[in-house]
Amino acid sequence: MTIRLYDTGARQIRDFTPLSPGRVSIYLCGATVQAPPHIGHIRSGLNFDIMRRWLEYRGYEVTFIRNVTDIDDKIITKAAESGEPWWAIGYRNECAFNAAYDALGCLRPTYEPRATGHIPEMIEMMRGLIDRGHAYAADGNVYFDVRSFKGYLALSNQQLDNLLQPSGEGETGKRDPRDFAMWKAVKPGEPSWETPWGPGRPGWHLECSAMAHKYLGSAFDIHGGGVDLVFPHHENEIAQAKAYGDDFAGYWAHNAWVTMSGEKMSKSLGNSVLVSEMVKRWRPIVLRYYLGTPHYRSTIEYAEEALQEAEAAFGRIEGFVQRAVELAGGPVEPAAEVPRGFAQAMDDDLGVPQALAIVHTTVRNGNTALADGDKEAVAARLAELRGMLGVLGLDPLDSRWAGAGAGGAAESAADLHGVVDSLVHLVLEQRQAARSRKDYATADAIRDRLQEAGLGIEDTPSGPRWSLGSR
Ligand SMILES: Nc1ncnc2c1ncn2[C@@H]1O[C@H](COP(=O)(O)OP(=O)(O)OP(=O)(O)O)[C@@H](O)[C@H]1O
Ligand SMILES: [Zn+2]
Repeated sequence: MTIRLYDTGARQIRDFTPLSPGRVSIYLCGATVQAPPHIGHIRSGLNFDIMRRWLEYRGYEVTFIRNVTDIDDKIITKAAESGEPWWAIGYRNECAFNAAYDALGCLRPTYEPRATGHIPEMIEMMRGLIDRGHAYAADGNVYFDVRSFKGYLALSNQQLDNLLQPSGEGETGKRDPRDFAMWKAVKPGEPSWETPWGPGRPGWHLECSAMAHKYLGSAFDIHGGGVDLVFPHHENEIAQAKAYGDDFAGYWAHNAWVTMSGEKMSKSLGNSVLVSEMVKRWRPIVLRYYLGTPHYRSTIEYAEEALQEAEAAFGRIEGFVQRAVELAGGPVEPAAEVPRGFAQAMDDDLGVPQALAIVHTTVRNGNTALADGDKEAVAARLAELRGMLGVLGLDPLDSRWAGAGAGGAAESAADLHGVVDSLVHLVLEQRQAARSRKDYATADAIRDRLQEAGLGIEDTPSGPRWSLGSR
């Protein structure tokens, strides 16, 4: 088996060979915590969560670093406008991001470093770059000299001569307007840290080069982020790290956007749909299905109908799982190996849509086995299905989905399920009694009331079944 991944720098799909056998190191650009997450942010976290789960399934030990940018222009502006400290704004939004990652079933990273906790590492990198002639201080800022680094813009395949990159506000003393700020001199009233070049704060790019170096070493396997980060953020990360002497990332993986009317969903454009709002309307597992199952390099244009389709498609999977568990008399353990077609699809640049087709075929075969009353085949399909859904983080029997995502809630949720089940069956018996006496008005009214309460009722040859609808 060989995993193949699209590498942005190579502009093609390449065989994936990790630096150390059996281990994979990933650095993912995480949140700038100026506002709570929209579904675009979480798509990025989710796509890389699926990548990580697949690598783990393939037997790799994965180190997964996702940073938190807790200082930047927008956080500072918000703090000045609201009077709230910059660190309180950052932390509140960091918590909101973590709640959203948890709700959607993303595994916690191995470590989640914050920019402001790594000023000494950034100073060290700037010192090294100045010593090697790749950076210079001017007016309390520290700039990277883009002409000093031969490989600049290779990732985005641009020519430096064609690059028009105007200086940002307050960026004085540049030798070339295209040079970028690694460190920004303090402005009145802004937070700052001491450096040999004067007090100031980090530019965004420097933190990632410095933290990847600290936690993953001078070379690591995969660097990820949204496609909007290719330029300038990732080009600048590469310039800093490589000019410093690091080999840096072996592969560059970028997730496509969630868009609205064709435009990137973005806090600054004001076209964002917050995760906290979405989970009031859609079950988190349905949201995960919606955001996590299109190919990570395909754009998702936000659409209500697509969410409804995701809900219906996931409902078919869940319906089979529920009936299969009932027939088997309890949950069946996930299969240790996923079906070959699923594995081939996932190996091929994480082909989740093709892998999902195998999931749905398994559900159809499982439903046929149910209709035939073939208990053994039902259990086998359920085990396969759980194996595949586990890789996608979509196994409805996983304890994380039983409660609100917190493991501790799982048992009480299972207890509650039993109580609800007894109550629903009591009501369904009343409905059956009404039907037997041909009182169809009462029977229909009972069904309507259950639906209003959020319960879907399906009449099957072996009796009525209930399931929870979307909230
Ligand atoms: N609409 C989107 N679709 C997919 N990924 C996104 C989207 N918006 C942001 N991301 C990704 O989420 C991660 C965290 O992004 P970050 O907090 O820097 O937000 P951002 O790009 O500044 O967002 P915004 O434009 O909303 O301010 C990055 O990898 C980024 O590329
Ligand atoms: Zn980054």
